[in-house]
Amino acid sequence: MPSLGRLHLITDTRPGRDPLTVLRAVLPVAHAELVVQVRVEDTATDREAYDLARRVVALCAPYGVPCLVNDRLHVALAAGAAGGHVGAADLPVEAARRVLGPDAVLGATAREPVSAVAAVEAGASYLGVGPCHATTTKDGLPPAIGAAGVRAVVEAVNVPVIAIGGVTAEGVPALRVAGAYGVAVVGALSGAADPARAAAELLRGLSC
Ligand SMILES: Cc1ncc(COP(=O)(O)OP(=O)(O)O)c(N)n1
Ligand SMILES: Cc1ncsc1CCOP(=O)(O)O
Ligand SMILES: [Mg+2]
Repeated sequence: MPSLGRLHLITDTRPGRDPLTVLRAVLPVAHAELVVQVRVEDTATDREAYDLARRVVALCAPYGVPCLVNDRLHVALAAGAAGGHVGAADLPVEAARRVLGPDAVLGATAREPVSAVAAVEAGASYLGVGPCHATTTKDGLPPAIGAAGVRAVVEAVNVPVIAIGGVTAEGVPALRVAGAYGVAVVGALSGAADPARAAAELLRGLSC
């Protein structure tokens, strides 16, 4: 697998958000370290997910930025994405790996060392670990694990750990100190008045 980018932009398709405008602003600034994950609301149709994924793949291609698709691996394959991301309610990691094939990027969610090790043994190429901090972006999440929780997972596995959940530019250095390889964000880019500037600030923290 080629080296993974450290800044994962997760699309925000909630009402009033404009994921493609955010992506267009971030790509020129962050392309060397960027991964884009297409994540749609559970209520979105597969057609809507596919249409968004196709547009994201097309925008990312000139920059060589990989596009992953959350949950819906058939959409990832159909849209020509580089891979996908699965969590506890999605296909098991081992099944996801069979669907995507050996060369795809496959992320798995973990919040503690035991499930993290199991996900890597099942074929995950990176782990999304969190929620690190409180977030309003997703309902029903378990308590935040903080930088210490991220560190516990980092020490248990040998794949990149991507910290997620309430990540801000100010919070990135502590996550890097804890051993996080990178971060995944929704609100820090989607909710920013100037997404390009917000991306540059996140990247500054990631370069430490
Ligand atoms: C990088 C990254 N980490 C974690 C998640 C969360 O995935 P999951 O637990 O399956 O929850 P949903 O995103 O599907 O609601 C992620 N998407 N990306
Ligand atoms: C999908 C998901 N899984 C754990 S936290 C989260 C949402 C992250 O969004 P934000 O970066 O806005 O806190
Ligand atoms: Mg999921």
